[in-house]
Amino acid sequence: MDSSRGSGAPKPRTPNPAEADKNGAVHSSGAMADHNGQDDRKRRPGENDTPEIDQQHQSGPGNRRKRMQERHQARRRGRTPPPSVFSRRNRSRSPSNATPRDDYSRRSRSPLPRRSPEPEEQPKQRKRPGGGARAGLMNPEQLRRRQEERERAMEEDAMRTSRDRGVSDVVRQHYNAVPERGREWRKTESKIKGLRSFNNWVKSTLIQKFSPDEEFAARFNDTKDWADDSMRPNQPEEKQLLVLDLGCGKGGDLGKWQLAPQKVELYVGLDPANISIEQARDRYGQMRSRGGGGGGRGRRPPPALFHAEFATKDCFGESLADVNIIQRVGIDPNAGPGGSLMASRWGGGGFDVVTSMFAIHYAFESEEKTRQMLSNVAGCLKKGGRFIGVCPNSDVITSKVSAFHKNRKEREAAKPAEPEGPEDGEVQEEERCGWGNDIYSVRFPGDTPESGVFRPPFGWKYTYFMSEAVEGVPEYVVPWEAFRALTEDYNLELQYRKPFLEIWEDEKNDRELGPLSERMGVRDRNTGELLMTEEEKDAVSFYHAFCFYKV
Ligand SMILES: C[S@@+](CC[C@H](N)C(=O)[O-])C[C@H]1O[C@@H](n2cnc3c(N)ncnc32)[C@H](O)[C@@H]1O
Repeated sequence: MDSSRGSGAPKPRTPNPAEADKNGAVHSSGAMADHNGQDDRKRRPGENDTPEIDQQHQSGPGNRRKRMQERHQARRRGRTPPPSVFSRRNRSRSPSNATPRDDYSRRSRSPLPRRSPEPEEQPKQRKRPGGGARAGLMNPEQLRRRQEERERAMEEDAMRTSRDRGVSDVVRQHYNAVPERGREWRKTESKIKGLRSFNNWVKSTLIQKFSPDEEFAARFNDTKDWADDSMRPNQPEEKQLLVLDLGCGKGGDLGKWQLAPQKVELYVGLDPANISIEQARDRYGQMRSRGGGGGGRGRRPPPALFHAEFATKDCFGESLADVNIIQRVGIDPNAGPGGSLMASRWGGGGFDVVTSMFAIHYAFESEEKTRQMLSNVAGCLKKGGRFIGVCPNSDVITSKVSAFHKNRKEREAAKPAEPEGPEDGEVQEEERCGWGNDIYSVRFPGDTPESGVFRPPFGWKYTYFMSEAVEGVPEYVVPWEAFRALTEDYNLELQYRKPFLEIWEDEKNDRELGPLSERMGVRDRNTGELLMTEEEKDAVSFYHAFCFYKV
């Protein structure tokens, strides 16, 4: 785990008091219960912006080296797993004439879920031997009760399914409806262009810092000029990354992945919003037709474009084991508690990186969804693989909620006592917690805990509004420490966690990320100041970034 301040090497599993979650809610899984609500809306700005990062590989290698050394040294000090069988097998690239399908299948040694045979191949169902005889032993009262129990269970099941589907549909419809306005508009017309650019820079920073694997970093330690493509040794042999993006939206991060330090071989983008997936596919198609270019504009051409596949998929409510490309790369469909020991020993999945940007808070509607999300992440990652992402920071929410209750109580205490209670029929409106500014707001439609500690840690719904982002999508608090505790059940070890504005402070003078911020319009080239209004800074401070390793 990384300190949220300074550059000290992160130590796994030891929370830094400075960034430890004020929620402190570490729950045993059995105690976690749901706490659901309905309705609302939102979208994150900047999620679909193409970064202007076409020249970053021109800057000196020094800082890239520093970043990766920092990361991997830190890991070695922690519980670094031995290189997995997968990584050893995967060292050399497959022959260039192999189709992508052959390639991924060979790379992955993950167990595939057993397919059920076609209906006509299935053996005819036989009646349970003795079933009739056992029924015969029950008295009619017992039989009736049993039947009632079964019916009640089915009813509850149907209600849960329809409620979950209701929420997912709202989210899907909202994102499907968000217009794709084009890069030029986002860069010039948007009222929140500073915030959009900043969010994109943070995502690029995470990709730059945490996507390369240990082997790549180790090799690069001995190779001074690796950042310069022409100087890279053994390029054709270089192992390339397999990347899975959960909640990829309209494909706004494709350009960032194209510029990852270790090249990407395959990018898989999944999202339940079918129209967003079509837009992501189109975007990729346009990049391909430009010859892989993400916007060279007279500068050095960007690196060759990876192969990409997209599919419409709910990544938190369902297993990913039925997605064709996921099967081909490799997935352990039972990752997590009670999963197969063999599968987890061999690493399970075939992906090097799973990423989820501005999306995992949708999983926190329930424990079931959160666990499904983690099972999908862990099941798709090989040992040593990285899970990187950004989401709302529960520390911010906790401090706002507890401040709200403190103020409310102070106000109530200062009020003169009313001689009589409310008159008949008079309804006293409950004050609800919320905050924000001209461009964004957060509102809790229901009660919030006075302490700001979200227990149980699921289902704490709020409405997020963002100028130019609109509509009502339910979003849920991700109580950080409870989440981190849960990740351990899935062999995911926290390596890094940092609030957005601290990332800026840490990385703004980096030899590559600094100039990148200027090219992306995050910082003024002359003054060096962040090109965000105070409102925008306030809005981005709602988020933090993370990286976990699969151990
Ligand atoms: C704010 S957007 C972020 C898109 C993209 N990751 C980015 O950073 O530009 C949130 C995305 O999460 C997706 N999402 C919501 N529920 C999801 C689920 N159950 N599984 C996967 N993605 C989901 C939405 O459809 C939407 O595309």
